[in-house]
Amino acid sequence: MYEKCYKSLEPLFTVISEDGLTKTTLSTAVPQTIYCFFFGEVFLYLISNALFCSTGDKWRSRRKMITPTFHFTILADFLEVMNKQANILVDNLEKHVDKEPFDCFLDIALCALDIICETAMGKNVGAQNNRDSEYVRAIYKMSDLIHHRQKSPWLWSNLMYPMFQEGREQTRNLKILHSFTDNVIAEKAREVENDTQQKDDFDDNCEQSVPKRRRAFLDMLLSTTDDEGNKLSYMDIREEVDTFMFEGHDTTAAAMNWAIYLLGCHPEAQNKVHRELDEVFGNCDRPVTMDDLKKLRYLECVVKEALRLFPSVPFFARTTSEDCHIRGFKIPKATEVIVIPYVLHREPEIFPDPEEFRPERFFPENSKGRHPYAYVPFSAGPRNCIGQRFAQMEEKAVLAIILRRFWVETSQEREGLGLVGELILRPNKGIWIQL
Ligand code: HEM
Repeated sequence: MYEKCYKSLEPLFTVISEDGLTKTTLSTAVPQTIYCFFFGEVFLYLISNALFCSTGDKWRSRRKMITPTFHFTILADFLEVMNKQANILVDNLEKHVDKEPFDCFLDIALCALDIICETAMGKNVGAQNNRDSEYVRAIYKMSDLIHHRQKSPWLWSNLMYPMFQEGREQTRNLKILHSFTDNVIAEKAREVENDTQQKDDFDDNCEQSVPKRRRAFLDMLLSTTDDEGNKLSYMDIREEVDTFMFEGHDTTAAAMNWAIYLLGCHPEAQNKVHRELDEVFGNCDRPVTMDDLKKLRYLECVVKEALRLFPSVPFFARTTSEDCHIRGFKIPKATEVIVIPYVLHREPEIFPDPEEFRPERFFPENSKGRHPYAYVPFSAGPRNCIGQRFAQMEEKAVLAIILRRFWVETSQEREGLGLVGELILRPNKGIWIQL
């Protein structure tokens, strides 16, 4: 089913059925940017030319340069960070055991922030134990400003925005964020140079090997080159790192919170997760390994089902690059198409009783033959989420560590969540659980 509506003089289509996606947007060979203020331009101040906001050849070249950064072996190194930060989280949550219900949203979000800072920049900002640091406050202030601006048409003009108090606050916070990232990049560039120097020295001595340092996304961005051998400039690198910080933190934080909420509402599903965790870990509190993650199949289905019901990115947009037809409608070139996973994922013919939380839907035998675009929490096609594997790994690792330590309960009704579908789908009233 499609809804046709008009935004000023520009045609705009809403896609809420999976087969509409095949011909139009996600599989298009010429991915176009989100060119609608509502979706993309609010980010332009922060990450003006980064992968997320770029188009055409620029996007293609950037995507090619950045894709190897998310290689399996590199992700495997990040598991150490995920274990460390999730252990800090569970230590912080310990004080709530057998006490009154509490809102866990920020605790989980700060853990996600620590994970992305350390994996993207190689910098431990310690947000979980110092939520009042200038950098952490600036990150959250920017998120608030972006969400507020998105809902306030009078703030949309780039020319006028700096004249409002919000615009001035944005400038102040951006300065904090950019100068932090600039310093980290400069520090990291010096480390890389020292490592190269040390390696040369060690090679000359031929006796010892250089001690191995865990690489961050930033290390790889500093050395990656395009087809002509050009490196990314400092500014390019800063934009990509800032994108990872925003795209890779709010999204996973929301997803983990939703999964915890749903398990708290469904003790029978949580029991299955606990049984699986017992089988894999027994009584041992060793760190989670890549092998363990492969074995946690039921938990994986929980993560998928939570993203079906509460996709962190509830809608996204594309601009069609050529004329096309969907179910008899002509969609002209340059139409803005809005894809709404929140609605797509509730198609009863594909997901019977769509409001029910049933991780078993994602068992291989139950997913066989399902339309590939019926479930798109990470979008699909060439412009899909580059951080998908990272996100799934983080979610499983952190949830496994939480659930190995605690049994989660909640009495919060879905109606009491205060669901807000801004750039990220979040519970306005928090996620209230008991441990
Ligand atoms: C549960 C977690 C996540 C979800 C649900 C998610 C979802 C998405 C979606 C739907 C898109 C397409 C958006 C659009 O086209 O408007 C996207 C793009 C993107 N995501 Fe994610 N994401 C997640 C985590 C991450 C992480 C952890 C990172 C980085 C570390 C990341 C980096 C990106 C980037 C760079 C893009 C732009 C890709 C491009 O335009 O080529 N995401 N994500």
